[in-house]
Amino acid sequence: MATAIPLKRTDRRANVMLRLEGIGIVRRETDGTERRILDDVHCYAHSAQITTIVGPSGGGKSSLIRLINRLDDPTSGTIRLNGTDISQLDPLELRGQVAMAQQKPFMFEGTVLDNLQRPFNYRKQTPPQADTPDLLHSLELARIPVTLLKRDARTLSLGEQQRVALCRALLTKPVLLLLDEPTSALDRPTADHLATTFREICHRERLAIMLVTHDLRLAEQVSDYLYYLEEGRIREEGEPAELFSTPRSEELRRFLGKPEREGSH
Ligand SMILES: Nc1ncnc2c1ncn2[C@@H]1O[C@H](COP(=O)(O)OP(=O)(O)OP(=O)(O)O)[C@@H](O)[C@H]1O
Repeated sequence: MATAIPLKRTDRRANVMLRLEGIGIVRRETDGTERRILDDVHCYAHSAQITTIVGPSGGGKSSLIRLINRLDDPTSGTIRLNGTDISQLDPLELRGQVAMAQQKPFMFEGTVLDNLQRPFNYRKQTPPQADTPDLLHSLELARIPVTLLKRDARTLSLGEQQRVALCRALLTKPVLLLLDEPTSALDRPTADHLATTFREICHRERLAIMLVTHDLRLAEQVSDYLYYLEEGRIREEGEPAELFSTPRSEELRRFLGKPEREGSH
């Protein structure tokens, strides 16, 4: 499948930006019973790589990614960003380093420029202007034409809004970018175009990107390394070519629609 930047072989020891070790989430149901949403999850994300958590709906992907910018905290396990245990960090400080773009980008009322300035106003920092080099650089990375800055953000197409959300995330100069199903509301050509942008950004900025998706095509297109998550557990991990061509677990074989091995029942 064509991507602008060739995928490279992964060295899992170098440039570790994010470590999730022994992560569990247990939720108490209304009847008092406990439900395990994530169970002993270990995964790692690296600078200049896209690490993807792929798996079926309800498997725990969103629950996992929400832990990384502390929208939730795990019941067990530790998460380290650049060596620091994130439970020791102020969530707002953490979110300055970890940006997130979601399936349905949120656009504030106002122009695209207003939307890009919003995080700075919120943090009482000087917002970039239309001709600020950082802003121009982020626009270029997200492939947004400068002419879009004056448009009413809420009138943009979903694909354009996703790029504005991406640009807004990049402007805060994160070390880690989290992408939660970023293309699932887009048509295929728009999704493919955005996928190419993710790879370019990752490569040019040497940014660590963690993507969660159930979209196999996106996962195969962009990922340097993949974890397959089903029913709260990592069932298999590896580089995309290897994982997709020769899945070892029955869970992944089923997800990929490959025939189960004989004697697996
Ligand atoms: N706040 C919550 N309280 C209780 N259960 C929850 C909560 N959030 C998620 N769950 C449950 O945890 C499980 C995993 O959900 P999660 O949204 O993380 O999966 P997912 O893989 O992201 O699925 P999808 O792709 O459909 O979004 C689901 O069974 C869900 O119902």
